[in-house]
Amino acid sequence: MSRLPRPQSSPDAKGFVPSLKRKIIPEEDDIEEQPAKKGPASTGFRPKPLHASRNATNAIASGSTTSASTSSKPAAASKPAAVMPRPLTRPRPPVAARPTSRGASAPPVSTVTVRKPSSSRVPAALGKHIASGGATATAAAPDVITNLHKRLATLESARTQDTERLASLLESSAAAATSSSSAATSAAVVVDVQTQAELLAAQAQLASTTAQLGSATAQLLSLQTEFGAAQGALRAREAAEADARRENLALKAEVLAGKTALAAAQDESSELRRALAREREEGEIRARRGERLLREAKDDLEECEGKLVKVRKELEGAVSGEVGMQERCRVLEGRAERLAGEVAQLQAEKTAWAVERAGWDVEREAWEVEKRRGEEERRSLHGMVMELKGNIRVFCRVRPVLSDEEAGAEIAYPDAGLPYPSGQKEIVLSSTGAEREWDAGMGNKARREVWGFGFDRVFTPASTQADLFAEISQLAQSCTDGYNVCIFAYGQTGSGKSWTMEGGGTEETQGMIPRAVAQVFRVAEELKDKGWTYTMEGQFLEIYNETITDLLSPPPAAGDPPRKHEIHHHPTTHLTSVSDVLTPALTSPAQVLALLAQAQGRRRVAATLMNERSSRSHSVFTLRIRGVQDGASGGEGVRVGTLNLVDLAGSERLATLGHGLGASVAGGAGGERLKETQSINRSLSALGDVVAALGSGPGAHVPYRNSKLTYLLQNSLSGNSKTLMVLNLSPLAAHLNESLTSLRFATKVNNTTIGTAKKVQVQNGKA
Ligand SMILES: Nc1ncnc2c1ncn2[C@@H]1O[C@H](COP(=O)(O)OP(=O)(O)OP(=O)(O)O)[C@@H](O)[C@H]1O
Repeated sequence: MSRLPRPQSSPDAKGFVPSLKRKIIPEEDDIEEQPAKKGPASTGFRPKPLHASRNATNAIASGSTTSASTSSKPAAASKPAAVMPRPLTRPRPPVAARPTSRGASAPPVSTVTVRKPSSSRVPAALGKHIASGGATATAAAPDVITNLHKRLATLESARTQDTERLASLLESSAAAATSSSSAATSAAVVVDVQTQAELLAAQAQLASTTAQLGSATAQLLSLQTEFGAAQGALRAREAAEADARRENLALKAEVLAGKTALAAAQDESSELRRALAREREEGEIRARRGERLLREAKDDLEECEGKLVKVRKELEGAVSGEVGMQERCRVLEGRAERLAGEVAQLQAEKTAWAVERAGWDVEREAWEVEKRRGEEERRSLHGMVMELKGNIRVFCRVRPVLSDEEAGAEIAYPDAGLPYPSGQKEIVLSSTGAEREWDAGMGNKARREVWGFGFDRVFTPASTQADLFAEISQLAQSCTDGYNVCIFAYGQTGSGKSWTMEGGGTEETQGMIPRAVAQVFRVAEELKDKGWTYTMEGQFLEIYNETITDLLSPPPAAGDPPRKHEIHHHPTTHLTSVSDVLTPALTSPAQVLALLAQAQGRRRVAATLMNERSSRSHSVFTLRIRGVQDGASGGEGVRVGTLNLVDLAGSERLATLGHGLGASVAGGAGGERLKETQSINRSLSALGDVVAALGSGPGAHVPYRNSKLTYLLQNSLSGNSKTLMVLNLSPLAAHLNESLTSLRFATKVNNTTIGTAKKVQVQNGKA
């Protein structure tokens, strides 16, 4: 905002118009409040302020028509009642309104220091607005001009008022001059002087105001000029600013593009850094590997160098030893020549040996033929011997006293030391009288008795399973020749029947059944060389209380009726069969052993007083064998045989059983055992009866049907079969009487001659 020029004060004002020193204040912010100074007011005369002029001045200074804020004096209008009417023609301000003591009671007059106006400040301020961005410059410039116009109007108004007042003062002065009163004249003179002074001051102020008006008008023109220039500059500035904005936008776009490029470059740089790191890492790995390979190569090189040194040394040694080697070569060559001669000689000998061996082979072949013929002859002679001996033979075997048993009976073997077949056939039992303590059947015999018996063979307690089988094997294998064979173990409970027939779990203690089966398989295998092909099948039955059970079949399910097994004898082939029993094909001894173990688990075993593991039933294992010779025709090329291996139930007497059971024998478990024993004894008696009938001669009735056992074994007990009874005896004194009973029964069987065994007749290849 421009400032008005400082008005010139009247040189002779002498404090009458101090208020006129309050110069036009162009801007409020240029006003500095200062303490009141003792000016003309201190003279004791306070001139009447020209309110209109002052207001106009203040309006110019503040840019508005109000001046209250800049004047501390009370307005003249507020004290009209205090103004005394002047006696003169022209009005005077009331005396009371004037201060009586100059400066003492006058309020301090605030003086306003008006800064020196500078015509250059307005354009500079306007230029400053323009230079500061131009946004407010264009808006502020019209305001400045408007204010200037307002101030001009105000000044015009003030000048008009001052002119009017001046005229008023002149009228007052004229009126005062015409006054006639001397006192009033002197007072009017004073007033006139004052009025003249005020008039002068007003004229001066008018002149000043007029001057200010001219100055303001000039300033306005100058400002308008500056404003036009400023507007031009502003438009140029705005154009430049628009250019700058466009340039700024372009630059921002460039910056954005640069940032994008920078980000891409940074990504690429990161990728390159990572690739570099990878390459560096791989390079390090390769370097390490290279170092390792280098080390290994160095080691190898060192090793090679060591070897080279060694080889060089060896080479040097070899070179030095070459002479010796050449000598040795010559020796070896001589030796090779000699060996070549020996080889030639040996070749000649070998040829001679080959010729000789061919002769031996022919001879061996002749021997083989002779051996087979001898075997055939042996078999034939064996059969003849067996037939001459009769078809029932009896062996007697006494088991050893077991570790937990005491008091063995007196048993002697008079011919045990003599060689078989003349010796080893006798057994002698003696009583000492003590036997009565254990055996009620001995009665009151107190005297010593001796009983001697003779059988086909007697085996002492020291005999082994192998010893017994050596005598049985020929009989067992005769089934491969087409005979029916029956081997049964007889004896009281606990005498060793099961041991004899089944034996223990080891090869050494195997009983007659597994050994006989193995023997039959072995012979059948041997006979393959002679063109014989054998097939076998097995059957394992149990007879308990005259009821047959198939030991190879699983027991019937709970609630199912027991199976019924009927015994049939073929009228012409004399082969025996039992209905509804399993007869699996037997292919190996191991399979047979498995079947036997299975069957034994199903046997009824009940505790008795005589032997806790006593078999209370007869078991009959039957092996049927059929051999067919290649190329043979008719019955000569077919052999059909049966091997029955029978483990009879214990043969203890009822008296022994009753003695052992005491009072309970008639009922409960004892009654069951009694029934079992009676059944067993009945069947054993039936066996004795059958043997006795067979010994009675041809045509006698043989009661085979009296028991299931004898009926089942009918074809093996008849005159066409080979039968062996192994009598097992207990060695205990307590069992002496029972042993005597068994010995007598066996003797009866042994003395029975029931004809000669005959092969099973096969007609047209069918047995
Ligand atoms: N020659 C022997 N050598 C060793 N121990 C034997 C011999 N004979 C039998 N024994 C043993 O004597 C005991 C009775 O034998 P075993 O069970 O064979 O009699 P058993 O006549 O079959 O009886 P049961 O009629 O009750 O079946 C068994 O412990 C058996 O091992």
